[in-house]
Amino acid sequence: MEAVRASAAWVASRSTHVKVDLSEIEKVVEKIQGNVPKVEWDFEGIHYFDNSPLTVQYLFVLDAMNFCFWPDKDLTYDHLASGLKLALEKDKAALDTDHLQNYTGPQLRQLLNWPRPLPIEEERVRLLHEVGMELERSFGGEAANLVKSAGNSAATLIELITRHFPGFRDHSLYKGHQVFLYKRAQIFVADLWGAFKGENYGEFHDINSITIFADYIVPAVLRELGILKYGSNLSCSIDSNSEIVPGSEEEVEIRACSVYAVEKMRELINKKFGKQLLSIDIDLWLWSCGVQNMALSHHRTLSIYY
Ligand SMILES: Nc1nc2c(c(CN[C@H]3C=C[C@H](O)[C@@H]3O)cn2[C@@H]2O[C@H](COP(=O)(O)O)[C@@H](O)[C@H]2O)c(=O)[nH]1
Repeated sequence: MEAVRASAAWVASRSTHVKVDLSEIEKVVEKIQGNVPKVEWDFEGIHYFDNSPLTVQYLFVLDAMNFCFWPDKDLTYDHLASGLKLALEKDKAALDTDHLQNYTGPQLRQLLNWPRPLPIEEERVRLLHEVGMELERSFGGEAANLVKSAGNSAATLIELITRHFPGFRDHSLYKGHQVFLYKRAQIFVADLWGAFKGENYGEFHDINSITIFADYIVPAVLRELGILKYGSNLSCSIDSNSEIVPGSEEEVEIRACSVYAVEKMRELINKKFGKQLLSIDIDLWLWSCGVQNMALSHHRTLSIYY
């Protein structure tokens, strides 16, 4: 994921609306003495897991729709994860490619047991169709085959996903430079690694190449910690829940600076305390803090990427 790391650093070095405060990173690292609290994958107990290829199918479909919950104030990621889990428990064929290619908006709502239209529902449906079609065309209908063809490399798997599934191409253009963030592709790798505990479909020799997943929760936590500093216009927009335009400088800076800041934090902890911490470990810690703090205001961008 060198492209993610390098382009995030490029943005951070030219950023005008968002600043990464390195001295605050040092303070946080000092305060926790390099001990990032360990958060278990599925600490919430909401994900499907049966140690089989069906779990891989579940995680891929989950991450194909793992974006933009906030427009419905009652909807969270938990509803998607547990809704798909229940659907699979009821019908093991619910995520087969012939079903994926044919779901309509109302059927998806019914599948997830959600009483009203989902945010950007037509995009969620389109992405399900895309996943169903391409899994069938190139991977015998199974996300497990996609994972197998990556040969235990996280970087190869991300490359395969972004090559075959346009909906995962989380890129932006910033000051004429292409920026790669790949939030949902990376989180899928991390979900495999977490669910299968680094074995079987979750074994990746280069898991340390993954960065954090630039969503809307982690930046809010980094801001609360004082690590991200926003300019006054951006601060006002976020605190008043105004929407931030997708692809705007502000939006790209928020996401890229979050990736960069956590890479710096990880480097510092590993160097100072002789650890081999992964960005995923820091991500899950920060994310779990963020979702438990209802008072945090986060940036609001209508996006299919996060
Ligand atoms: N950086 C980061 N972002 C994450 C996750 C996860 C879930 N990961 C699972 C993996 C292991 C755990 O057991 C978790 O359950 C979701 N998100 C993002 O959060 C947002 C949803 O927020 P809210 O509207 O409040 O539900 C949305 O952008 C969603 O894409 C993560 O881990 N890291």
